[in-house]
Amino acid sequence: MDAETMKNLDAVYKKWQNRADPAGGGIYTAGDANDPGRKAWQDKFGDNIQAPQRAPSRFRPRKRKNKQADLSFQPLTEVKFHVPGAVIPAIYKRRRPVMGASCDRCCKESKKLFEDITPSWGMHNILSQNLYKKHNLLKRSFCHIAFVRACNISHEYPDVKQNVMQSARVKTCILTPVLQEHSLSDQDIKEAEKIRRQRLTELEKEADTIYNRMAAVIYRRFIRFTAWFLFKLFGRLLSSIQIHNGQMDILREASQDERPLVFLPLHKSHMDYLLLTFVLVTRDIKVPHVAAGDNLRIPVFSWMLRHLGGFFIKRKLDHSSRKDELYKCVLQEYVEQLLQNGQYLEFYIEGSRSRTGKAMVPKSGLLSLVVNSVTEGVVPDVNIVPVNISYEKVVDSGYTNELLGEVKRPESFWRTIKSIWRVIRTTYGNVRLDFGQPFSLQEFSRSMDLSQPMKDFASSLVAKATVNSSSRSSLLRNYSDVSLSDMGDDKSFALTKALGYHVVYDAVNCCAVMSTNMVAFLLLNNHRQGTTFEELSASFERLRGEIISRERDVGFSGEKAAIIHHALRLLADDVIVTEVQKFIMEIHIQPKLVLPHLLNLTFYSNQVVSLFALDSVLACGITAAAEDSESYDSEDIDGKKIVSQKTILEKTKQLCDILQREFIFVPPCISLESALIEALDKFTASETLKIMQQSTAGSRGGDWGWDDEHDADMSIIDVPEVDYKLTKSDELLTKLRYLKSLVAPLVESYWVSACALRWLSNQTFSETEFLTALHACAKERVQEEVTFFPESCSMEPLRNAIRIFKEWKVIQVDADSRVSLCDAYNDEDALFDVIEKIGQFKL
Ligand SMILES: O=P(O)(O)OC[C@H](O)CO
Repeated sequence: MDAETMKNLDAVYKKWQNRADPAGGGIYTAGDANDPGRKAWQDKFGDNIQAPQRAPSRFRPRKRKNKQADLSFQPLTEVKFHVPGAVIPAIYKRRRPVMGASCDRCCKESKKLFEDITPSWGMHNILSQNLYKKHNLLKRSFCHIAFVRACNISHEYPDVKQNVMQSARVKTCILTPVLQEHSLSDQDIKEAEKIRRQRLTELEKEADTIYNRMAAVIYRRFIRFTAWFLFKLFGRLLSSIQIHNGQMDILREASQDERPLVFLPLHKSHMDYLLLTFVLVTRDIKVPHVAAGDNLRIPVFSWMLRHLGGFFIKRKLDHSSRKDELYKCVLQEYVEQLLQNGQYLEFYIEGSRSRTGKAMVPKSGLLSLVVNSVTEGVVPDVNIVPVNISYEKVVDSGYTNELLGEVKRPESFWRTIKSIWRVIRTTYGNVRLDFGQPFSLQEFSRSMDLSQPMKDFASSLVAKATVNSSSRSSLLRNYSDVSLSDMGDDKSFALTKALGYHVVYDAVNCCAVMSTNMVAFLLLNNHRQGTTFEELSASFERLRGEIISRERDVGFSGEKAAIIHHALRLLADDVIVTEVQKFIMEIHIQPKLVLPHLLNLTFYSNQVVSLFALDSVLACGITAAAEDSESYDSEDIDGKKIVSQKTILEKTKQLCDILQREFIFVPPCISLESALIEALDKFTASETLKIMQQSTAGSRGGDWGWDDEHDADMSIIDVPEVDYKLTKSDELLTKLRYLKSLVAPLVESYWVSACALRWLSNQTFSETEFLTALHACAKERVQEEVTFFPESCSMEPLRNAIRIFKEWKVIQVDADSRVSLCDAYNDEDALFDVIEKIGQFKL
């Protein structure tokens, strides 16, 4: 961390505090009963002030100046990096919205199950052990031991090895190749029999080895010990671990159900594994078996993970040959056996940690195992739980290096030790876990059969997969017309995909926005050239209002200035804080607009960008429609541009198609068009667009009269033709441009990638060469300052752009991984169309 920035930040903040209105609660000292901030807080929330950010413990940092200080109030200056006390505690008594309600269209029955529960509304900090406040000294001193001893970890974790190895599936998988490879007719019967036995023994051993390397062996005592250890560790690293009591009530109720829970969290950090297990232990919920990549099978740590429920899987399977057949078979059987035995599972469906802070499109491998178990009737049903973990600061390092083109360094024992050493010497603010409402997979599957958008979604996916994979024989079937239950294998495939997309969408929508997300977002998008503390505070307040109006929660509360100060300290490496002498002394805050700092800020900002993604693409669609000379025929007498809804929707859908790997704009049960039409209302309400005429010519229904049952099926109703006038108000146009700018760095990355396609006109590249050259070109643009958005050279969108071009059949990759243009695009004009298709959305 830049020492000067830190010094400035503290100095200017103290000065600012002295100027601040004391009634705002920003100024206080430890244990000061007259502290106005405390008083204001007490007036607001009563005497029952709770929750220090870090658990009271004799293991707390020793350099405490005032050991007698009221632990519910921490002084700002107490320890280095200390969090201002007002940032978090106020939330505990406040009603906070319960996010994560399950989908009204897909999971009505599951939703009803939880309707009778009146969820608590407050937040709880797991690290706070206030319940021991009134106990004797011994219990207070050893509150974590006392707490962990009281946790119920008596759940059963049966060993399923025998069942897996003796299962018909595994036995058949072992026998089939033996019988095929060594046919008795070919050789002497005795000799063949001997070879068969040898081969059988070999394969049995292989299956045994696969199982032993994969399976978890949960030790309950170790779980208890780890929970205690994590209290100490997290107490040192984090200010709080917040959970919503209402969500936990629902989760606990679901854990009483006989259907196993399958937790599907978004993956942002290696800490996710520990945090989720830790939270569940402290709430007396059975710990899940957690799928971890075999990159984490490192000495000592893998032993620990395995005994906490981790099982290790290969990250890539060979589907082309039979090499991994036995592996897949053991894995499928293992997952089935766990579910049949009522064990809970935890998968990270994105497959990898998000380097950009945005959710990634789901991978289907592990999820398909669960879906198959249910669709094949081996397991009656499971409850799916989307989860999101929001960090103020992630502990993982190296994300920005990877986005700048460095190859990820594989995990190793020493590297892990080094990382732990680095991590424990700093603090990471607050963490919040949000659990979506559990919903039944069977119900989701039934809903899929009834919903037209889901059928369309399934149809497009199956068509894509069939075109991309020669192994899928049912080429180009149109599933819109058939019941999904007739689809057989394809039904499982489509169900897995739809479920994955829905879960990621749900998890993103139940994520609390943290202070660092907001500050990074504001600095990158509202105050890129820097701003004063006062202006930042005003924008912060407006953004908070906007987030809450979108039925999302923020992961903090308390005095605004303290929150911003806290966020700036966590982002101190990436911002410059200075004092500027104008008429009065002003605090000036500026983001570091250079790499890698920009990428780091983008990581935190992206959480908020996702929230505005649909509005942002719509703003791009509106502007592109207005600028497209073919799409508006005239200007009215005021000279306002006239754009048709049809053109706006067309343009916006094009952009959604381009950015389909960056955002999941709508869940699979809603048609994109209906969501866009709904979002357009905001633009008409603000008068950015004014409705000119609404004719029903050509529409089937003649009015907007769909009933409730079909409100999700707007795609089957023709949309009335609507024309809009685009506002001429500078203020509204600036807002439109602002919304457009939110996705501008991404659009720029895709545009640069499209331009690079021209290199393929006369030559081929290997996939890696092409990506490296593209990345070098994007970085050169940054160095030469020909782009407003240096973050556009991030590796991730460039990689995604190449995937999209493959999907569009602009490029193809042959068996030797060489990239070339597809025939239809091997000409300048066709390539120009691709470039233009993306370029029209540039800022
Ligand atoms: O691809 P990575 O490095 O994000 O790996 C993340 C997973 O947790 C590995 O199991």
